[in-house]
Amino acid sequence: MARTATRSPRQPVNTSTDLVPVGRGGFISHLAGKAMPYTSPWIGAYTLPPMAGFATNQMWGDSALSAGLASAGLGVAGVVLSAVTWHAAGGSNKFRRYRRTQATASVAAGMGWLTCATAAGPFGSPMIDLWLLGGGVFAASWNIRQLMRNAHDETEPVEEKNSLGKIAEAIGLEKLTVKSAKGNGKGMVQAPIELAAGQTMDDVQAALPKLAAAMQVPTSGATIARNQENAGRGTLNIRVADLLKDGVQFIPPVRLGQLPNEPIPLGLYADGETFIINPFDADILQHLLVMGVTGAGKSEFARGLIAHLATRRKMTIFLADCSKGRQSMGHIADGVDWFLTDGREVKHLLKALPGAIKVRGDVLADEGLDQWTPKSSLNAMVLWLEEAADLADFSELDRIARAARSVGIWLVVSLQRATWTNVSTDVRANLQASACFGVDEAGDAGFGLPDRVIEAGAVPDWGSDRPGYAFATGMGIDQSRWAMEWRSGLTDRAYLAALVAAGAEHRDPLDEATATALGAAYAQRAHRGTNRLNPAPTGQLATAAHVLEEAGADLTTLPSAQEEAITVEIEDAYSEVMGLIPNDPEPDADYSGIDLDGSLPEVPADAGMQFERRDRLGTAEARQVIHEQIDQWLQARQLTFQPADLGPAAVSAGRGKPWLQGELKRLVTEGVLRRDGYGEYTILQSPLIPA
Ligand SMILES: Nc1ncnc2c1ncn2[C@@H]1O[C@H](COP(=O)(O)OP(=O)(O)OP(=O)(O)O)[C@@H](O)[C@H]1O
Repeated sequence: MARTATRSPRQPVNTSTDLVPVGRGGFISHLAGKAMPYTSPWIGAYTLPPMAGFATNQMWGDSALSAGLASAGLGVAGVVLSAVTWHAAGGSNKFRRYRRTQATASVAAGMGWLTCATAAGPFGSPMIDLWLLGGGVFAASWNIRQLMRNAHDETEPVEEKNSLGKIAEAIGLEKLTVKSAKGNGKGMVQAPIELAAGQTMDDVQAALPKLAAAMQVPTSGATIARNQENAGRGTLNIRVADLLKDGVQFIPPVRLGQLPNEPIPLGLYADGETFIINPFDADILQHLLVMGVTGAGKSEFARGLIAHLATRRKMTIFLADCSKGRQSMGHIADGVDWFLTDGREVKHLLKALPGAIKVRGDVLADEGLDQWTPKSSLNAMVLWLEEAADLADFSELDRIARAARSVGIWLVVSLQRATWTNVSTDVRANLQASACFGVDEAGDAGFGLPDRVIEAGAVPDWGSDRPGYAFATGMGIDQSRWAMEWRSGLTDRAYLAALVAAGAEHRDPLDEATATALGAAYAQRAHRGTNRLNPAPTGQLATAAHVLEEAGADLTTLPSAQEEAITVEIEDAYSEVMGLIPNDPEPDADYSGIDLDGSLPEVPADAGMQFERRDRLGTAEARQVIHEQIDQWLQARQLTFQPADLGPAAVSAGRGKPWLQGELKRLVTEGVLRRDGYGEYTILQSPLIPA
C-alpha cells in the first residue's frame, strides 16, 4: 500500500509487485489503499467550507452592517487570493497551464461561496445546495488531475519536444535540445543542437549509431557538424533519402586554360552542394591519400580529377600506375606529361625527384616566393602514385612528401587499404588530405580519415556496394563538409578523351628548370603527353571538338566563361589605355586642382608656351626600346607583364597603342612571348637574342 502511494510518477509499474492480492480482505484493503490518495479533495470539500462558513457567519452574520462589511472584505480577499494563485501556479507546459486555471477557479469559487455564506449562513438554501454541488465538482476535478498526473510527469515538457528531440531522448540524450529540424528538399534534414550542462559533443557522437538505427538510415547517414566557435552547439545532419543513388554527372571545367589554383568541381555532396577541391589554393599544399577497396571508385575519381587538371595551363601531371596502367587511364594519357607504367622507370623518377625539388626550391627563392604560386615561372605539378606501396620504399616517399609541398608538387597516393603495414607512419603523417571511398571495416576508415571525422559519424564502411561515394578532408574543403558524404561524377571515356585533347593547346610543357633537373630520366621518358608545343594531330582535335559538341559542352561559350572573357577584355582594354597615358607630369602645378566646374587661373601676359617635338623613332629603334624593356624584366625574373606596362616605353619611342599591339603580336608569333588569359603576357625568351 505504502509502496503504491509513494512511487514516483515516472517509475514504471512493477507488474510483479503490484499484482492484486488474493482473498476478500486483501482485495478490499488493496482497493482502499488505491483509493486513499483520492479522498483528500472530498474530505476537504465537505468539511472545510461549512466549518469556515459557520465560523464567519457566527462572528459577523448577526447584524446587517457587520455582515456587509465582512462580505466586502472577504470579496476583496477572494480576488487577491485568486490573483496570487494564478501567479503562483505558473508553468510552461500543458499540465501546468491546466493546473493554474483549475487552482484559480477553485479559490475564486470557494471564496465567493464563503462571502455569501458569511451573511446568509452556510446551511440555508441555496448555500447548502451550492456547497454540496460545488464541493463535489471541485473534489472530482482534482481527482482527475491526480489521475492524469500519475500518467505524466508534470515537470517534463514532453509535448514540447519535436520528433527528433523524442528520438534523441529515446537513445539516452534526454537533455539534448534539438531545435526545429529543416529539410533542404534534397534528402537532407538538418537540426541545430544545444548541449545541456555536463554533456559533451562526444556523448552525442557516441550515440549516433543508435540515432541512425532509430531513424532507419545507414550508419553514415547520421553525422554531426560541430560548431567551431561554440563547443556546446552543433548541427545534426540526417540523410533521409539518397539523391545520389542514380549517379552524378561529371562536371566539366567552366573553361579551358584555367590556372592550377582555381576550384575543381568533382561531384555532389549528399545535400546537393557541389563537391569542390582547390589544393593549390589552400594555405599549404596538402598531399592526398586516396583509399578504398577494389571497386570503390578510386580510378573513376582519379580520371575526373586528372582530366580537369589536364585542361589547365602552368600544370604538369606525372602518373605512375604499374598495376592497371593504360587499361584504366589510357584515354586521358595525352593529358599526362609523364605516364609511368614500368617499375624501373618509376625508380628513375623517384631518384631524380629530390634533385628537381631542390632546383625548384632555388628558383622559388630567387623569385621571392615561399611556396609555389601562379606568379612563379615554374609549373605546378601533380605526382600521382597508384598503389604507391608497390612503387617506392617508405624513406624515399617520406623524403619526397616532406620536401615536395612547398615547391608546388602535389603528391597523391592511392591505396586499397592504408594500414600501417603498407604505408609508414611518417608518410601517412605527410598525407594531410584524404578522399576515403568504401572500406570493408569501420576500423579501416580510421587510417584514411582524421579521428574527429570518424567520430562525427563519417564511416564509409560500405565496401564496394556504393561506388563513387566518399568522405574527403583538406585540399581547401571547408571543415563543416568533412563529415558530409559525396559522390564523384561518373565519367565517359570518349568525353574525357575529347576534353583532354581540347585542353592540349592550353597545357604548358614542363618548365625548363624542372625538366633539366630531372635529367635523362625525364628527357628519355617513354610517354610524352601533348601540350601547346606538342599538339595532338589535327584529326584528333576535330574528333574531340565533335564529341564535346555532341555532349552539349561548348566550353568556350558557357555563360560564365563568356561573361568572364568579356570582363577580362574590358579590363585589358582599360589598363592598356590607362597605361598609355603618362602619369600626371606636374602634380604640384597651379592647374593640378582644376576640374570642369572650377575657374581657370590667370595666365601671366608674358607666359609663353613651347612644344618640344618628340622624334618618332624608326621601326628598328622603336622595337629596340620595347625589346630592351622586356629583356630588363626577364633579367629581373619578372616573367609576366601587361601591355599597359609597356606604355611608357611606347610613348618614349613615339609610338601609339596600335603599333604596340602589332609588336606584341609579332613577338608572340616569334615565340618570345605567350599571351595568357586576363590580357597578360609571359616572357618565354629574351627578344634581344636573335631567333
Ligand atoms: N562516381 C561513380 N558513380 C557511379 N558508379 C561508379 C562511380 N565510380 C565508380 N563507379 C563504378 O564502380 C566501378 C569500379 O570503380 P573503379 O574502377 O573506379 O574502382 P577502384 O576503386 O578504382 O577499383 P580498383 O582498386 O580495383 O581499381 C566502375 O566501373 C563504375 O561502374
